[in-house]
Amino acid sequence: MKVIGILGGIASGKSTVAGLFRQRGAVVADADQMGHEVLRDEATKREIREIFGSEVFQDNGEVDRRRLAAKVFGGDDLSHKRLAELEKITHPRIKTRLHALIRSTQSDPSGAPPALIMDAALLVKAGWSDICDNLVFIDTPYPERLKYAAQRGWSEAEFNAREAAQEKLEDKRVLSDYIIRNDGDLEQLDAQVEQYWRDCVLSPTT
Ligand SMILES: CC(C)(COP(=O)(O)OP(=O)(O)OC[C@H]1O[C@@H](n2cnc3c(N)ncnc32)[C@H](O)[C@@H]1O)[C@@H](O)C(=O)NCCC(=O)NCCS
Ligand SMILES: Nc1ncnc2c1ncn2[C@@H]1O[C@H](COP(=O)(O)OP(=O)(O)OP(=O)(O)O)[C@@H](O)[C@H]1O
Repeated sequence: MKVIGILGGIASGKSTVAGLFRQRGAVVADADQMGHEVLRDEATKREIREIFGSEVFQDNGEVDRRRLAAKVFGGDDLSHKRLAELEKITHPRIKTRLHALIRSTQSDPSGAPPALIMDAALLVKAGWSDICDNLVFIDTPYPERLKYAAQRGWSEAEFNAREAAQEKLEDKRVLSDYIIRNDGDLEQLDAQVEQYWRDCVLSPTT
C-alpha cells in the first residue's frame, strides 16, 4: 500500500482529488476532519479553554470553530502566536489519528487498498509528509481558488490569512513528485487522477 500525500494551496481541490482516489478504491485520511474530531475531545477542550477562554465555546460546551478561526487567522503577530498554541494542542493528536488509520488500513484482514491518500493541508509544515511514499501537488490558479473559497463563505482576507499560515506554494510544488493541473472542469481533473492511478499506483515503475 502506497501512502500518497496531496499538496496544494487553499481550496485547490485537494479533498476533491482525494474523493476521486476514494472512488478508485483508496482509503482517505482527512486531516481537517480529524482536527474537528480532536476539538471534541475533552482533554483538548480543557487545554483550549485554558488558553483561549470560554469565548471560543458554544453554549453546548463544544468549540465554536468560527470564533476560534477568527482568533488564530487574524493575520497579525498575536494571531500567529495563538495559532502556534492551538497547533501545539491539536497536531500531536491529529498525528496519532493519522498513524492509527495507516496502521489499521495496512493490517485490514480483508486486504490493504492500493493506496492511502493523506488529505492534509499542513502535511509539510506539520512534518507529516515523512509518512508519505509520494507527494502529488494540485496546481490551481489563484482566481479559481479564491472563487471556490468564496463559495464556502470565506472573504479574500480570510483566505489570505489562512494561506499565509501555510508553507509557500512554491515550496510544496518543489517537494512533490507529480503535478495535477486543476484549471479545467471536474472531468479533466478526473482524467488526470485516472492516469496517475493507472501509471503510479497500480503499475508503478518505482
Ligand atoms: C481554526 C479551526 C478551528 C477553524 O476551523 P474551520 O472549520 O474554519 O476550518 P477547517 O478545520 O475545516 O480547515 C479548513 C482549511 O483551513 C486551513 N487551516 C486549518 N488549520 C490551519 C492551520 N493550522 N494553519 C493554516 N491553515 C489552516 C486549511 O487549508 C484547511 O483545509 C481549525 O482549522 C483548527 O482547529 N485548526 C488547527 C488544527 C489544524 O491544523 N488542522 C488542519 C490539519 S491539516
Ligand atoms: N475543477 C473544478 N471544477 C469545479 N469545482 C471545483 C473544481 N476543483 C475544485 N472545485 C470545488 O472547489 C471547492 C474547494 O475544493 P476542495 O474542498 O477539494 O479544496 P481543498 O484544497 O481540499 O480545500 P482546503 O484548503 O480547505 O483543504 C469545492 O467546493 C470543490 O467542489
